Amino acid sequence: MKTVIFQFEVAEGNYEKNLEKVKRMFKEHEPEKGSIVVLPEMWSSGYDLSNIGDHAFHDLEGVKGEIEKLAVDYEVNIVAGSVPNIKSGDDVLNTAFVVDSSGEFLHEYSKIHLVPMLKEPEYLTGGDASVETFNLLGDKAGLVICYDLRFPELFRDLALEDAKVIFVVAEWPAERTEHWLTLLKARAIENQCYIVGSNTFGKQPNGTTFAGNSIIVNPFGEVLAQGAADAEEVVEADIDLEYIAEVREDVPIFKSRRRDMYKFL
Ligand SMILES: NC(=O)CCC(=O)C(=O)O
Repeated sequence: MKTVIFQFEVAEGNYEKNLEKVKRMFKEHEPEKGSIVVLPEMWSSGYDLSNIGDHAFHDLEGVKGEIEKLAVDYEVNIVAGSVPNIKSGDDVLNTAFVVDSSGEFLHEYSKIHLVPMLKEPEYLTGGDASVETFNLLGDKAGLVICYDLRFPELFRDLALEDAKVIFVVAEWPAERTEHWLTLLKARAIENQCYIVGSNTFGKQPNGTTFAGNSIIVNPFGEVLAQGAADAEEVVEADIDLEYIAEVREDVPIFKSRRRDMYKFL
């Protein structure tokens, strides 16, 4: 399973430019057929929150078709990061979605934990559907968004539902880079699954600088590939799902769990 993260700088409030960038990266890097290409959080508009209603799609209309076309043209699966999205009324959600290489829509998830440090709760509405696994290339996978990384319960739920790979799409600020790297590795080690963290980089007009450092971590916590803090890059690695069983046999945490002893699980 080849996994390919497109790490790029998001142009705030400029969907056309961001879409062109994604298309250019496909053209220049032509990912291997059958691979999984991963985009970052809010890649279509960035955190232009005061105008977020103008940037929002209606039930992903428009952007879904663009991503499906890329998936079919390049014969790849796409974890399409997230975009602002309106489901009903004026509420804007932060919605991530996935399509496969035949252009079939596989999954969507709207961020349930809104991040106060970036003022998301003032402008966005949290999703109200819990995380669910989805089938990707014959195995189960999970998808969460940025701040969700700080909630290990989500990852445990997904791992207990047999997610072999969990994608974390993000716009994670540089001032908390150590949290990003440490938590991604911890989530991989404690759930003994692959974690794929896709992030943006660059300074936004509001002064926030994003951390880059997109990363692919294996179930033993080892880094298979990592991007730079401040460069456009393709970060890629082969993922061997059979290695998960090996790690779980050596360190059998799922067999050692004492559910009867935990108050909140
Ligand atoms: N976009 C985000 O959710 C950023 C999360 C963040 O800044 C943090 O958890 O720290």
